[in-house]
Amino acid sequence: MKITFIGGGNMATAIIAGLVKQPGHAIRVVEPDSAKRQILGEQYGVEALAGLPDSFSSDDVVLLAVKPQSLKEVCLALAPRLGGALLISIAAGVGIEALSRWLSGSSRIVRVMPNTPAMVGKGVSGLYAGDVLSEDDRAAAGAIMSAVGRVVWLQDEAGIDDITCISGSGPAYVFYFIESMIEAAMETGFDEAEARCLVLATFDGAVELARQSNVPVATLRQNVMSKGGTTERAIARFEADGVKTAIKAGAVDCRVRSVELGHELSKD
Ligand SMILES: NC(=O)C1=CN([C@@H]2O[C@H](COP(=O)(O)OP(=O)(O)OC[C@H]3O[C@@H](n4cnc5c(N)ncnc54)[C@H](O)[C@@H]3O)[C@@H](O)[C@H]2O)C=CC1
Ligand SMILES: O=C(O)[C@@H]1CCC=N1
Repeated sequence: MKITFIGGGNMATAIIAGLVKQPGHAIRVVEPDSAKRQILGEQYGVEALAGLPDSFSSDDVVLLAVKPQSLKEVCLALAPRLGGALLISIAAGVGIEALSRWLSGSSRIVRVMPNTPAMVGKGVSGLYAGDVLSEDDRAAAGAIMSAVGRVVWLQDEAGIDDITCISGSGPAYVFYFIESMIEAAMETGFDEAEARCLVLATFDGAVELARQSNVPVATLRQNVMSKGGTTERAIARFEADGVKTAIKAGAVDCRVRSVELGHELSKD
């Protein structure tokens, strides 16, 4: 497949890093920042361009990976060059209706909400396309994203907002928890390398145990909590401080922001 990324930042780099491990893709990236172009060329062997190619054809896949705030400007510049290419947008918030409008009515559009673990082949991507998209185009978008992790097709476009606040933004929530645990370990006296090693091994083991168990995650937690023991004291503090409530509220706020971004940026 011929895939041109527009924007070579964090998320594009994560997808490219995963994709280049598979043979058979011709990958280009358009990125105005020369330092990023150099890294993308040197580390991943992709062709890195400073500006948009003059034209695309219907065999091309164009993957929009710029910030939502740059999307309109980029789409307006792309519109006369698109040549019927399949367009994939990974931007949060902005819907197919606005993308199509900015792309002079193109309807070969898929929205994808990926996440950065794509970089190590463990991404999760939510995909949505309207009924007008052909089966071949669905298969092409699905193949690109399944090269870097799991793919979930969503029934309606609001599902993109739903998945954004779980798996799209979710790695940041997990990294926040990991950061907090590393700080706690260092405050108890471990050096940074030891703290990192202990905490990552704990996450790794806990996730693997949850994956392999067929009991609820809450039961796995209770299995660690001896009555009158140490863990019980820690979880009591989390509950008293509203940690679970805050995590759920954060996810709700994240979804609200996704919808808000769409409204803010799609008006004209
Ligand atoms: N970072 C993440 O975990 C995720 C990001 N996304 C979406 O991916 C998109 C990109 O996000 P990030 O990679 O985090 O941002 P980023 O800021 O790291 O990357 C955006 C890149 O676009 C480049 N750029 C700016 N104007 C451009 C133009 N006119 N033509 C070509 N490139 C241009 C910038 O130089 C930058 O390297 C956003 O729309 C975001 O909503 C979606 C899922 C997860
Ligand atoms: O924070 C953001 O807006 C993007 C979308 C999902 C993850 N990062």
